[in-house]
Amino acid sequence: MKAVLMVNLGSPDSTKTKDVKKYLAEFLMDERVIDIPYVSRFLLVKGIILNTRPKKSAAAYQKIWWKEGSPLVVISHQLRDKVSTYTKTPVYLAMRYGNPSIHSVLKKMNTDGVTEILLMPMYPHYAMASTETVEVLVDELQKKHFPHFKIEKFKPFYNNPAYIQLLADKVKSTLNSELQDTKIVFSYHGLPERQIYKTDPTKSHCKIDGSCCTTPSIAHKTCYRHQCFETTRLVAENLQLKTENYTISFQSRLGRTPWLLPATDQLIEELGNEKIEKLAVISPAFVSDCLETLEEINMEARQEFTAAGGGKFTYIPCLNVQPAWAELIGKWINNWN
Ligand SMILES: C=CC1=C(C)c2cc3[nH]c(cc4nc(cc5[nH]c(cc1n2)c(C)c5CCC(=O)O)C(CCC(=O)O)=C4C)c(C)c3C=C
Ligand SMILES: [Fe+2]
Repeated sequence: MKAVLMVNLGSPDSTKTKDVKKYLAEFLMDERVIDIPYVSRFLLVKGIILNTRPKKSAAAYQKIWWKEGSPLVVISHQLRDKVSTYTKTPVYLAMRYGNPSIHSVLKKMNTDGVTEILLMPMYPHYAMASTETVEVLVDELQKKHFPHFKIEKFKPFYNNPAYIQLLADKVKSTLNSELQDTKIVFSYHGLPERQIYKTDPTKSHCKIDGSCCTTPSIAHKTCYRHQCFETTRLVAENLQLKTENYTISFQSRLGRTPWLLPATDQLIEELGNEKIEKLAVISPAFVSDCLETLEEINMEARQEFTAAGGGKFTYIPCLNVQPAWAELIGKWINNWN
């Protein structure tokens, strides 16, 4: 029997510091997230980060938590249910970190008689810390526990025309008549620069300069930065935005190593200082709203912008559970069958 496995990032089980600590330990000990040798990672994560961050992150989660649970997890379950109405193929959902774990869901799929799986990491853009870590874990689990599974991997959809259209529609329906006089920031989750170099199969193309991401290369298949630029370019083209009316930035930096620039928080403060009258932020690296959008953008960035003297701030929500998005995923699944 054929079935789909949708995978999103996952959240802590609750906003209690101990649950956040458990979640962060699993997340940050992933060698594709903090990609340094095991001993250094262990010392950094267990010896430093987990001493202070869980309390801070728990407070942030408390600000955005719903009565049903983490927005990311709740939305992902609702999306799975909605997608199931557009396809006869059974759709399962797992989280890369936390619950329901990928291993537990693969076990359930096995018990249910599934033999062929379409693996759908719910990330539009390829990164070691998103698509790759899901694919690698599923490969490892398959090899160890489910060698009879046939697994196909759904590719990042950062430039899929129907996905771009949905993003453009979302911007339009949020901003309405203010679309052309609003400055739009496309804010993507950040990455350490070295992860861009690591995923370059040519080992020479990516330079993180003004031109590598727009010079055609095989490297773009796995280049997060190129893919973020492309999503931005295509949405801007669809909406016929003036060049000066949109820009790109990268959020959620962790640690002291160089991360992709410009940083969203700095950029938004600068735009506030410039007294920009209307600013909108969209975060296309996430398909569902989560801590990084609801707290970091819609609360923190909004506050920074207005405190610096900026005018109206609009947060453009993720695609979440909107019917057209569920329908599109359903179409992708039906094309696989
Ligand atoms: C686009 C997908 C994501 C990439 C790539 C990514 C890289 C990445 N993240 C961290 C560290 C943290 N991220 C945190 C939260 C978080 N990250 C993503 C997505 C990507 N991360 C999402 C959807 C979320 C929100 C989860 C939720 O429950 O809502 C956190 C936890 C929160 C906090 O303490 O700030 C950390 C830590 C690194 C180091 C990294 C790249 C290498
Ligand atoms: Fe993250």
